[in-house]
This record gives sequence, structure tokens and C-alpha cells, in this order.
Amino acid sequence: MTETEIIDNLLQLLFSGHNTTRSVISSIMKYLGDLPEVYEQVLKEQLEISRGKGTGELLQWEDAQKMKYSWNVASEVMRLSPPVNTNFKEAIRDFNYAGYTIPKGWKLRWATCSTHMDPEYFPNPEAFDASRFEGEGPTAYSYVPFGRGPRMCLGIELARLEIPVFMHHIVERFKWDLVNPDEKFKYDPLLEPVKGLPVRLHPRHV
Ligand code: HEM
Repeated sequence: MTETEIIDNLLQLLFSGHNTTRSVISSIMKYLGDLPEVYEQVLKEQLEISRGKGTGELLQWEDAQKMKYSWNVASEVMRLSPPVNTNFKEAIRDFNYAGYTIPKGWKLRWATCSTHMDPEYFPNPEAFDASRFEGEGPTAYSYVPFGRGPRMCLGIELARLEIPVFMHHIVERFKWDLVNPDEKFKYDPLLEPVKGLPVRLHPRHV
């Protein structure tokens, strides 16, 4: 590998590993701030996990695997507000799609936002419903926040760990209000709150 390739790879890891997770965490703060009943359910699950730990005992990998409802909430957040809205693939052979012939070698752009709003796979797609991810969850390729196929995100297991662990610590310590309840999010190039999503934190233990 050349020095430039090494630098490119390191930068990709830093960018892919940090900005995506930061974007999801911002959206989780937004949805949990908006939906008190979802916040309460996440809190219930996380307090249950804390009760099984001794004073000062750190969370372990197994604890994160038990955070099923929290991960379902994070998954629904990523369905409605995917951090990455699009990417490209290259056709490795000729194929037909919806009456169009796509020749081998053409670049194709796929999109998370429209895929995630297909009512055939997600009835009432605008509604927030974490139960969509119970059991087997959505059909493969209908839900693609991490992409899919051989070049799917290689950080998915790290994200599956760090996002519910973040949820654990934030709900255990705080409730919060959104300073700008109508704040918009935009892609730049990942999904970001346009005003930085200021929140008012209320400590749970005073
Ligand atoms: C919620 C968090 C994350 C989301 C939503 C996400 C999303 C994605 C998406 C959509 C792709 C493109 C997949 C495709 O084209 O099929 C991707 C690729 C990638 N992601 Fe993530 N990612 C996340 C976290 C991470 C983390 C934590 C790391 C590493 C520490 C990471 C490293 C990568 C790398 C290296 C690739 C390129 C894989 C390849 O080209 O073979 N990602 N990610």
C-alpha cells in the first residue's frame, strides 16, 4: 500500500466510525425528547440492567446484547432518520429492473430514505414503531442503514455496542427537553440537526 492509500484508509475509518454514530445519537436525543413513552420504556430496560450490576461494575458485552428494546428504538430511529442517505454500487453483470436494462459496469445509486419508507415492508411508514424490529425484524434489503451485501458497513457490531451503551448512560442520568422542538435535520453529507440540537438536561438523581 502507498502512503496515500494508508492515509485514505485511516481517514475513512475515522470518518465512517465517528460521524455516523454521532448522527444517530443526535437523532436518538431528538426522538426520545419527542416521545416520552418511548423514553420511559428505554429507561425501564436500562434500569433493569443496572439492577443486575454491583456498585461501580462496568457494562459488559453481554449487557449490551440484553438492551433489545433500546436497540429496536435505535433501529427505528435509523429507519426514519438514516445517517447515510445514499451510496453507489457498480453492476457486476447486465440485469433488468422495472423494465430497464442496466448494463454491467454502470454505477447505481441506492437510497436509504426511500427504501425505508416502502409501505409494503413498513406499514404506516411515517409512524415511529420500534416493534417493527421484534423477532426476525424487516426483510433483508428493505432496511439498509448500514448498506447491504459484501461491502456492508464493517463497523455494525461496534455501532450495535456503542449506541445502546450511550442510551444506557444518558437515560439513567437525565431526562431532557428539546430547546427547538421543530428543529430540522439535513444531510451535510450525513444527517445533522441544523442548529446543533440544543437540549435542556434534567438530572434524574438530585
Ligand atoms: C450507526 C453507525 C453507522 C452507520 C449507519 C454506518 C453506515 C454505513 C454505510 C451505509 C456504509 C456503506 C455500505 C454499502 O455501501 O453497502 C458503511 C460502510 C463502512 N463503514 Fe459504517 N456505519 C456506521 C458505523 C461505522 C463504524 C463504527 C465504523 C468503524 C469503526 C464504520 C466503518 C465503515 C467502513 C470501513 C465502511 C466501508 C466498508 C467497505 O467499503 O467495505 N462504520 N457504513
